[in-house]
Amino acid sequence: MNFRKYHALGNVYLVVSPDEFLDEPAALTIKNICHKHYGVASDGLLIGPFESSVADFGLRIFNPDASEAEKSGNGLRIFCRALWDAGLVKDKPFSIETKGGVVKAQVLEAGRRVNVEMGKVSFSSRDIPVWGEPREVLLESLNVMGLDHIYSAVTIGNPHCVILTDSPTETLAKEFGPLIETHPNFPNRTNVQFMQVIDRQHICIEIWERGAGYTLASGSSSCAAAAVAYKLGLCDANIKVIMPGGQIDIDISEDFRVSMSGGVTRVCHGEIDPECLSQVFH
Ligand SMILES: N[C@H](CCC[C@H](N)C(=O)O)C(=O)O
Repeated sequence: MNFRKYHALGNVYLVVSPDEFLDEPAALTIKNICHKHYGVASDGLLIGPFESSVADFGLRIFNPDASEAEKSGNGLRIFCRALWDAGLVKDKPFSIETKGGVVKAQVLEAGRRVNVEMGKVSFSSRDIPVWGEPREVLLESLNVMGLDHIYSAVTIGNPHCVILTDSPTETLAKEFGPLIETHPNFPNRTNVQFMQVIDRQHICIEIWERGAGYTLASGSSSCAAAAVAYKLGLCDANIKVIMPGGQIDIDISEDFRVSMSGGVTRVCHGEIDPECLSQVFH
């Protein structure tokens, strides 16, 4: 099974053609491919390009736990770069169909940078989803391990829980992230961000991803956290999101359409031996 490995600010994805799968990819196959010890080590798997009736290309996005994500900002930027490397796109904008909707993208700087119009965010409890009465989920309290976390929830196709803090740390993300990810409040689970607002143009986040765990950067998390900061009046519409892996630039329109711009790095390409795909996980 041929693959190409890229990272976007340290958020790693493998890109594999649909032709490499006889039918629906098995969960065990995905878990093995992404596994950091038994496989190629990745924060997710991108399968594409597929034919699409509504966009130039189709893309499926899988987390290392084999759950399928509606959207991935870093995954989309990496997929755009892979299309560019394959000569399937040039410098003009093009569209990609994901489970969470159609996005518009453009490759810049000879593939080193990609812009993606990620779509419109929603703070509606029904869209995200979040349990309880239909409402915008802003500055609510969530009790985890006896601590009340003030959070706002938002979807950009995939769900996000954004918690304001004065000092986001890796420890905070790893301690509370998994508990919030699987909290009954979020029927589809959720990605989690601990966000510090530095000034009106800068935020800093630490990330725990649904189905992937702690990551150094996340594009959809950057969009989500920036949208919350803008919605709460804490930031302007152009926000630089600072993460351990690097920075993503976010622009938010008045109707909350979010655009993201960030780097992509090609790592390697290779062939996965079927022998490693049968490891069983307990
Ligand atoms: N784990 C996420 C998908 C990947 C998000 C992240 N890698 C990004 O760049 O947006 C989810 O299940 O919604």
